[in-house]
Amino acid sequence: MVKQTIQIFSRIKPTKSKAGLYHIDEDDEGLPRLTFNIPRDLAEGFINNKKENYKFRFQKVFDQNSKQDEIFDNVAKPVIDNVLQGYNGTIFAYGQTGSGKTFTITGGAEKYNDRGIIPRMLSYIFEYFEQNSDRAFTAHISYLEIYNESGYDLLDPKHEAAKLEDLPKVSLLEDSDQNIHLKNLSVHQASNEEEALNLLFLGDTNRMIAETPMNQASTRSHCIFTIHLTSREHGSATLRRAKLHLVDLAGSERVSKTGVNGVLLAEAKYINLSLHFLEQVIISLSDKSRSHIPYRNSMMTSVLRDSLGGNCMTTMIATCSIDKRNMDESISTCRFAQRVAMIKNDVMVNEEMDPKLLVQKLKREIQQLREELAMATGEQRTDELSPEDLDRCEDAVKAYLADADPEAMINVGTDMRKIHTCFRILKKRVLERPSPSPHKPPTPAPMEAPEPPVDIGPYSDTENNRLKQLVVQRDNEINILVNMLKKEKKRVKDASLQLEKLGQRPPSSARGEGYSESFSTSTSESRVNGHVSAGSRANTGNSDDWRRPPVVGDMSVGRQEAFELFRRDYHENQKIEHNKQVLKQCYAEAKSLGEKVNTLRHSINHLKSQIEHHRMTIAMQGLSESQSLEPDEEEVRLRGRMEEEKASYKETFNRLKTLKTEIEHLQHLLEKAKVKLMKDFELWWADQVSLSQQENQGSVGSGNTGTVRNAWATPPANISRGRTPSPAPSDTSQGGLPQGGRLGRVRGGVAGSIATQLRASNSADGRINEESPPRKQLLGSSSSTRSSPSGLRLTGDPQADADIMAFVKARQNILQQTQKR
Ligand SMILES: Nc1ncnc2c1ncn2[C@@H]1O[C@H](COP(=O)(O)OP(=O)(O)OP(=O)(O)O)[C@@H](O)[C@H]1O
Repeated sequence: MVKQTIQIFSRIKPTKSKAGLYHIDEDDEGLPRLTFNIPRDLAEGFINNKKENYKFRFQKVFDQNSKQDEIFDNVAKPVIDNVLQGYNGTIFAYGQTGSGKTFTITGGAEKYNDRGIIPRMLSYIFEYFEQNSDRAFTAHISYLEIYNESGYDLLDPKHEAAKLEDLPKVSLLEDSDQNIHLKNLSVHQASNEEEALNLLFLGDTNRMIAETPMNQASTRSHCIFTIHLTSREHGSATLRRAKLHLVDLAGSERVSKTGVNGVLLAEAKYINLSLHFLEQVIISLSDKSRSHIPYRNSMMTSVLRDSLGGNCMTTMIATCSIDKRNMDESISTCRFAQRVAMIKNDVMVNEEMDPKLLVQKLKREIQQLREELAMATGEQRTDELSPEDLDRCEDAVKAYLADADPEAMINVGTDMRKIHTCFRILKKRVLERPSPSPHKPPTPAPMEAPEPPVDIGPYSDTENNRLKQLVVQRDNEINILVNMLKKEKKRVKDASLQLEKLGQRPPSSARGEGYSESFSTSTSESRVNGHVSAGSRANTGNSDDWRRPPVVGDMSVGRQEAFELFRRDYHENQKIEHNKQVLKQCYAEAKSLGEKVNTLRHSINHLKSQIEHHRMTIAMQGLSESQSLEPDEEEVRLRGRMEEEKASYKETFNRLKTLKTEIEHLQHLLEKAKVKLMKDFELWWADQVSLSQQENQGSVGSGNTGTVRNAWATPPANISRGRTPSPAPSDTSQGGLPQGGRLGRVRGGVAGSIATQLRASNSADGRINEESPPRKQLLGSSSSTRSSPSGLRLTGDPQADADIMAFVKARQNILQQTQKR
């Protein structure tokens, strides 16, 4: 067992703000040091004691310009190397919201080079497996999300559920050795890098899909990606097991700073509570006088029990934002890291015997013990009974059958061999009994008779056959009835579905439909090296469909048009287009590399046959014997060329392999962006529906088409970072944008362009221009409560009416846009 303190690193998030707020140097012992220089105005504020310099020691401090590969090489690689040797490992990122935890652990959503520790770790591990073929490795993956003290399985196929809370919860079980087990958390085998990356991607996508405005996933939940490794040297009975946790904690800022209330406050308290319990565990561990460590207080500390003070090599990355306003949080993060650095873990290689080999070993031991016992008792115990014992069994059965007492028992002790023998004797007796005449019903034997016949075969063969046929007949009847029942059930189910479709059709806004095509990348392009990757599969709509949000179907034309508009001005569209371009270039490069690989392969084969041919020619000339075994000049030349071609082949092939990973990564990024785009559109659309509902009700109630609401001013950028409930109608009663809420935070994009269009149809003072047909059409006539502006009749069902109104609005906007162009 080795004692090892938790390693701490710090990473500074790139920022545009002025330098001078911090610096990195070395302390007297030559250890890297991060110093925060607090400006006077801040020092006198919430940071106590008016101290101006805060110094923290780390294993290494990564400055703003540090790249992902540097972090991986310095922070993750040492841990992974140990995990591959059979030690447990944990890497966790801690820091305030937005300081770069997810970026460090999982990676950025834009570039391949921004891949974080997890995808790089997966590449590294599977490459290691390939290079170390002397051991047999297996890898299993699980992905847990902890939100409000409840665990959810991010790899659960049921994750198509739109809300995290709808999923089955993962619960904690503790065995008698105080080991924690997670019930309902699925573990998936990954045989290669691609499968592992697909699982990571699936978990991340599920996290995004299940994200609701109330649980903006990455910010308010903790995520633990775990890879479980086993390895065994070929022919060895010893198995090594190790697990590596990669933990992305929730934002660590204090509740007071989050400025939230209501549900969000309760949630923030949960997060703070679980981070508080984490802190408690860390304080207890760093205080040697404390014997009780409060792991059980929260799910996260229970799951990470081994990582903190147990059998695990643990590393922490403290992520810091060094803007002036985030200074206090960054200092708290570093303080927390200093405490963590005091924890010592006891680590050891997890080795155990392979269960199969263990059984063999135990069998051998039993045999040895038997032999020892035989020597000690002088009685050789075999599987066979001695003739005396067999006689004793015969007598015991006889006595049993003769005994009139219904409670009588056969007494042969606890030797299983004797018990089995008694059963055999009994069976023999039963089978030997003559069968009674078919016409005479059997007479039960009197209990008093000395040797009563055992009456279990009272029927003749003919009777038996008749009964057997009857049983077959009955079986057939049952089968027919079961089939009829099934058909009936299916009919009822179909009918109720039909009814549901007709009568309770859910509003179209509740279904994300129809726009997958506008995003998809060409399926032919997604074939690299003759292989279709997961990203492309998701686009081609096959067995992976369950992982996507509901798409495709009978989306109305208006909504589809609105979606097109939304997408065009979507704040991340530029990034998406850029990635598509990069992907295209990758495809082109992959194609030409694939061709080059093939050409080189042919050339190598050709050179090989040339060499062989050359040798044969020489042999046929009868010169080979007289010549030395050394290759001649021509062969040397051919071999030299072949070596060059081989080197080029290897290089091209490796590049193609890397490119394949890059392409898959980009496909994943695009797929994620697609999911996000669709989610954002859904939220935006739902907002439009509820706003038009409000407007509709407003116009119905007051008879006034009223003041202008900037109904379309919902910037996608804001939606993507969580929604604020719509402001009360009074917020907008002055005709301006509502203050503080989501609608108030217009940043251009779709919002800007659509809002402009809407304004164009209003009068300058913000009131509806009655002459403006579009607006009039949108809001409907004040006197009509049941018909839409363009004469469309409304249904009276608020949800359906809202859908209709949203459709009209979307259409209106498109028309206006087209007219403008
Ligand atoms: N080192 C970095 N280089 C470039 N961009 C970064 C870096 N660190 C963070 N970012 C960017 O900053 C934003 C916030 O980062 P990220 O989501 O990783 O923060 P976080 O700490 O995980 O926040 P949260 O607590 O909300 O999950 C992202 O857009 C991310 O791409």
